[in-house]
Amino acid sequence: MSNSLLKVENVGIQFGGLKAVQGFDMELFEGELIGLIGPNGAGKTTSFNMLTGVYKPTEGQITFDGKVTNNMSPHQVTKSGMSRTFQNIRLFKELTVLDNVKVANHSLANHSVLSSILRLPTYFKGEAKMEKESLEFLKIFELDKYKDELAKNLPYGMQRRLEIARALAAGPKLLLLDEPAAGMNPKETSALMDLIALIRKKFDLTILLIEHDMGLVMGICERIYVLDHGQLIASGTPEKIRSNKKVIEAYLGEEVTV
Ligand SMILES: Nc1ncnc2c1ncn2[C@@H]1O[C@H](COP(=O)(O)OP(=O)(O)OP(=O)(O)O)[C@@H](O)[C@H]1O
Repeated sequence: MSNSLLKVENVGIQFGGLKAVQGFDMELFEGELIGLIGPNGAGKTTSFNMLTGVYKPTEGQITFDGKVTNNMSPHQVTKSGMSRTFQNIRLFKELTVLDNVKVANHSLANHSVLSSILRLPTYFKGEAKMEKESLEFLKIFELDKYKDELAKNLPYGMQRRLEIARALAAGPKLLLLDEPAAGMNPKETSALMDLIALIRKKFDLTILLIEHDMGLVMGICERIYVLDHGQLIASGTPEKIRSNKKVIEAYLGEEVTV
């Protein structure tokens, strides 16, 4: 078995009187592609927010890559190797497609602040390397032909892809995708599935994704965690999940045949 990369132990958070998530246990191993599903308001995005330092859990412990992250800031979590996309697209809309990726890639730049202020040769070398790398990311996502377009002018499905390219450019070990296929048509969704499988292999990633498109989740995830009313009600292989009574009652409605 691969190494444990993320361990979530008895994690919970309360907003006023509402226990949005409680007693949440989850473990991800290096290289896995895992789904997190559940009805609206089940606590999926709140869980992502706790994993990425946006919310501090009020109970339990999160360990990522050997470090407890409960009290880390979002920036520290990103630096430690976890990056994410958002349910609502968050791009720099007035920047070009290429610059959106370059900004994310910047956190990996190895030239110093001083060398960039003084415009030393190492700065230009670093910039050239970053531009080359960013263009390579765009190619993988088939966004290279849009490189000089403003992000706001991209077709919707391409904006979603750019979000993932940006998250990847930060060099994560673990990538969290919050509803990557939201609003996409079936053709775009199917292409996105192939892309997620490809980047996982190419970049040695571990991926956790929230998604309501059951075709996508059941088609590419190795294991699935199911939340309902802030609690884990099931976890296991897609086969196990699609025939689990509690999951069918709370979420699926009827057995999913994919
Ligand atoms: N900052 C907050 N303050 C108060 N309540 C919150 C806050 N963030 C989330 N909640 C509540 O926590 C619960 C879980 O919400 P969350 O957004 O995590 O659900 P979800 O599973 O991601 O749903 P969806 O599929 O609709 O995106 C909801 O009742 C929500 O209103």
